[in-house]
Amino acid sequence: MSSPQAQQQQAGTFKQIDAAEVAKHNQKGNLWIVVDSLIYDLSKFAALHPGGEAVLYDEEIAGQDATETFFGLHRHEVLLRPQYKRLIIGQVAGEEQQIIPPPPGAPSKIPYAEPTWLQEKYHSPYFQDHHRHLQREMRKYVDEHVHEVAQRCEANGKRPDVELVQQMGKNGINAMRMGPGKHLQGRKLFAGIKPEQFDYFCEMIITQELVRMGARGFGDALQGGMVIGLPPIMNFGSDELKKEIIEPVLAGEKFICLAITEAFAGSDILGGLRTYAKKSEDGSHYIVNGTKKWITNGTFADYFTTAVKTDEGFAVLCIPRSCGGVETKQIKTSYSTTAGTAYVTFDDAKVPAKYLVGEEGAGIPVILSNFNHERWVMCCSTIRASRAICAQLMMWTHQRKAFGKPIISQPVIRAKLASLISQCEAAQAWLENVTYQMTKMDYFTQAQHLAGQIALLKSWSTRVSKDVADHSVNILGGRGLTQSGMGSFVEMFHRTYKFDAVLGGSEEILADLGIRQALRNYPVNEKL
Ligand code: HEM
Repeated sequence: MSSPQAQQQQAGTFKQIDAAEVAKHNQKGNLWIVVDSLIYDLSKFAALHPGGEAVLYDEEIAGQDATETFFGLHRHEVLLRPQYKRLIIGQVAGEEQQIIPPPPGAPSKIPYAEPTWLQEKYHSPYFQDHHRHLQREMRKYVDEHVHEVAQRCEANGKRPDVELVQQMGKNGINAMRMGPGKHLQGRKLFAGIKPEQFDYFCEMIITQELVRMGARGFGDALQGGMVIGLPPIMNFGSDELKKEIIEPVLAGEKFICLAITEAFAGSDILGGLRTYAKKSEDGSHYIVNGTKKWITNGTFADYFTTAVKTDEGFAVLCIPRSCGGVETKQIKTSYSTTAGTAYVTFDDAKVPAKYLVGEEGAGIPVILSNFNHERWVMCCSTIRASRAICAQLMMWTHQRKAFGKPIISQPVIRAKLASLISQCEAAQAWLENVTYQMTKMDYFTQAQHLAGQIALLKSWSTRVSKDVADHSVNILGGRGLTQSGMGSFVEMFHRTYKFDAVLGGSEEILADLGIRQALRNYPVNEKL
């Protein structure tokens, strides 16, 4: 069956013009060029062309077919922008468009762009029909509803459109991002997935499909705070607290964030934490003083799931902004301000005692309980993002020519791709194995047996991203350092891959945790 574009063409949507006629329009004020059979009238646009006017009057470009040159210099999406589509005046008679973007939701045909379970002819023991259905629907949803908002917010730094978050609440995606559990019971889920079908592979699919939008700051902006800030309430909150907070947050009516790190305490939360909550004599409230730093979604959060010290020891308070004494200031980081990364100050914030999450003095398990899940989510994202960059490299090296040949014809480029792709394949395979173990272990067993594995996987995955980021910039050259144009995705990845290496526990701390966990089970009587 022919594509919609080909059908339009057959229906005569584009005026058919002979190549000889096109060739006559080859000068200033009267300039046509051909890209992929379509004729663009650049007579007026030439003066506005971001790549300059002069390049367009070259004798091999003006009035000629410039397809190959065009794709060596521009992303395909340039041609899909409405302002440039309007420049099309016809089609070269007898020619057909060849370069048709895949329809929304379609799998990529670029080698290694998809994990093996999504590649034709490959099999997987882990993924069933409902996983495949969810993946297709989620990709379509992201392409059609999220991609445009993501690119816009990443660029303008504004918080995500509340309408999008609420739509994701209505269709069940927000609840699904919280993983399998009781909160899904009786809920209508996205793509018709039944609550009892929903497992960690489903959650992995949702996370990995969202990552493909290639907007790192927006990735965290879009309910990153909920993914890490809501679990303590779900797992340890009183019924009253759950009732007040969970549904409004899942519906996108209220926003929440996790406020643990401070300028005084990063990975050493227990040793360095200074935010202090003093209980009132009558026990009715706490007075909280202190600061929190690098708090994702903090600038627009309504609730702050906050680690504090009390006279009884550590505790977690879910502090509503509305209680007063809470100020947030935007921190500018290497990714977009859309993520709402905040410096938070609590200045005599009067927090009713009902906002205590769990027991006073027993805050440590509340804080630690979600770390494995949070780190696993980060593995899902960072591994998928690295693969997406490999796909960009495949395309770039295939269409970019140097010394008269595509650069993929050079062995050194193929060797780099081989190394990066192998690392991505290995990381995804390890991730799928860990995910499978998670589907078989309850939360407590996971904490006992998977914390080390997940820590090592995260630590190693971000080492993989480092290699991907480093080599991809070398391969794209200056474009890998430029925020617009062909290397824009690579530039963003290189600028932001470190977030996953630092957030949720830094690489070195996690690598160490992986080994320390293993040593706990060391068989004392085994000798070399
Ligand atoms: C339909 C026709 C064209 C349109 C709409 C167009 C549009 C653009 C746009 C939007 C950019 C900014 C960078 C980007 O977003 O990728 C750009 C850059 C550029 N364009 Fe074009 N262009 C067209 C044709 C051409 C042709 C035929 C040439 C051939 C010489 C050319 C040469 C360049 C160059 C050299 C740059 C700078 C690339 C860079 O800095 O990496 N353009 N063009």
